[in-house]
Amino acid sequence: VHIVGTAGDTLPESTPWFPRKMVDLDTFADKVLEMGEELDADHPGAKDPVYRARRAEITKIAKTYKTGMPIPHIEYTKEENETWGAVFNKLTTMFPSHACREHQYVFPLLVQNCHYGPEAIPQLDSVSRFLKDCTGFTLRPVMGLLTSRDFLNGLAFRVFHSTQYIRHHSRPLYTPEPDVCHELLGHVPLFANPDFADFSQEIGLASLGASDEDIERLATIYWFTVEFGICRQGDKIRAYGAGLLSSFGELEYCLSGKPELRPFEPAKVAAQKYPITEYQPVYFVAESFKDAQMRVREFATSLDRPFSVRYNAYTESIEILDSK
Ligand SMILES: Cc1ccnc(-n2c(S)nc3sc(C)c(C)c3c2=O)c1
Ligand SMILES: [Fe+3]
Repeated sequence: VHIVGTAGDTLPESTPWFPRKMVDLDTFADKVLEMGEELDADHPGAKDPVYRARRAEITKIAKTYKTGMPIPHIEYTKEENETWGAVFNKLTTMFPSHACREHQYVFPLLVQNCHYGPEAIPQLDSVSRFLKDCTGFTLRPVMGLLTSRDFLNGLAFRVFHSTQYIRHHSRPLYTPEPDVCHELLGHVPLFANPDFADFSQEIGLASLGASDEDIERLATIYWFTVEFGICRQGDKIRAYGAGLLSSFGELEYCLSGKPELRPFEPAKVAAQKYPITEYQPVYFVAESFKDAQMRVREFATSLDRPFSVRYNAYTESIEILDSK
């Protein structure tokens, strides 16, 4: 194994830029697709100037964030905390029967360590420090929608880009986009699990310097696992995808027997089309996070990237391995 980057080695010209060390993630801030205040016409808050101003205020705070800083504290309003409380109370009734065991194991620890409860929205900084202790994952506040490339690249560093705003109070059980309820109830509990953390980082490592076509394949694999994944646990199937764990309706639907369930095979998943505005017609079932990680690692060797990478946790940086 030869570490590229020493003695003048260079990567092929056509290699898309990718972050080599943690601080490089700061460059994503200038590239965000939209600042998150342009809401789609059908967004419940589209006609609410107070809500739009609040979104702009929270995303502006996120824009000031730099690697190494504590995540800014957000003073949530009474109404925002009530919206959170409605979502929290509704979803937690379903976790014992629908959430995977890893989610159920860590949830009480989040209540204890990060003040998870219906009264108030937990602060991202407290949650990020908890995750760091569990698996080395940290959160970064994001001010809008990152490209799939940037978002997946972050996972290579065990960084999850998280929203800090909350959905509109008029429809507490619906959101057309990720919001802090989705992140805290869906994503965060799983990132506290070592095997799931390894699996997620595997996708991130495969995305570094990948072609646009391969980024789309990896984003689809992300979609059917981290967002909408189902796993086998003993003789039962349970949800581990954040999009399921944070959506009352879809959490019930995904295990109802109505959707088609297929085994998790990355090559097939990568080619699967998915709607993001209604429930999925098909879900993929992972045998375990370890098994899913090994399948993704094997799939990654079939991508057309002429080098491979390794994460150096001591220096929080990427090493390029010239597998020749
Ligand atoms: C790969 C990638 C890059 C950026 N954001 C995402 N992403 C995530 S993590 N969660 C959600 S929940 C929801 C309703 C949407 C639309 C959505 C989303 O888009 C995924
Ligand atoms: Fe998500």
